Amino acid sequence: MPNLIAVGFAKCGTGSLSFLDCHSQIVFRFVESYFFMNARKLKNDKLNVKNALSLYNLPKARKSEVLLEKTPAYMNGKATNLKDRFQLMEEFSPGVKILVLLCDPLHRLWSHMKMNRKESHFLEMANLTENWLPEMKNFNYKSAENIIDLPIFKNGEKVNRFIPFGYAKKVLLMGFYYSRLKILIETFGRDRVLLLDGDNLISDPDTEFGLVEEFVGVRKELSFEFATRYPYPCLDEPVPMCLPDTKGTTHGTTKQPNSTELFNFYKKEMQMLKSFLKSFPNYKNDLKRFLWLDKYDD
Ligand SMILES: Nc1ncnc2c1ncn2[C@@H]1O[C@H](COP(=O)(O)OS(=O)(=O)O)[C@@H](OP(=O)(O)O)[C@H]1O
Repeated sequence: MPNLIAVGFAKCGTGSLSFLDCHSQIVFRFVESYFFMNARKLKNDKLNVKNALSLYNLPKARKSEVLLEKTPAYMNGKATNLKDRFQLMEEFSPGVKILVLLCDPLHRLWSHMKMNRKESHFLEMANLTENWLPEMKNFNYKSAENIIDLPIFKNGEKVNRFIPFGYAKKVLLMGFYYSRLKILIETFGRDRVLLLDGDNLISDPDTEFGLVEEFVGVRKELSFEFATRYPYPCLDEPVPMCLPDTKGTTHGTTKQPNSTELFNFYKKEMQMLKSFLKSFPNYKNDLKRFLWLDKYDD
């Protein structure tokens, strides 16, 4: 069973965890397993660790190695599903450590929209801001126990050829990091969760990956360089490696979501996230981490 699971958030740089596979003490397979997605079914099927392993497409690792699995979708879903899923992780892999990547929710959203376009889905800014955000006006953060469970959209209604309301809701709410993180911490505690800054992963990968090495107790081996042929950092040591071209698609673009409605939609959530993060040991190793959160201050 994995002793390290990266649970999200999608589009915040989870793919760059592939660099960890180049570490001599870490084993990782790029393919996402989705193993814990249907926690209830796994429970009902009364799977034990031995027969679960035959369904879990994990690579083999020695006891002395760190076995990492990443599935960003683990952070998606209703609060009750998240609770079940995290509890099951703990049951199957007691003491498991968790990695969470956070990034500016507007950048996350833009990256997601670009990905959907490539897959010929149709999720347009105009739809988000003009049609869907007004539906969220009645948000009352103070009264909402679990914001991610609120029925914000009318379920199932087709807005255009490809994207139903439910999907747009899902993509928008993926940026509600605080509500989801809170549930995660309730299961694993602060000390077993490492928060990585998806933006800093690009500007200062040595710091972010250094934190991972420290967190899982392996040697400091990884170091990065900015190659001229590629706009993102590439691994330099112990072996040279860049991510494939499918990553880094929003680099240099000016067309990011720049709407006041969207900004306001995420503002309160980001403020709550910021106060929450202050209680994490590695929140700010230096002042350069999580800088994107500052723009949501009052
Ligand atoms: N080293 C390096 N190389 C390339 N890209 C990098 C790197 N580090 C972080 N990123 C950022 O990762 C973004 C993609 O996020 P994910 O890998 O989490 O996407 S996914 O959820 O797995 O689809 C990707 O977003 P896009 O630019 O929208 O593709 C990048 O901003």
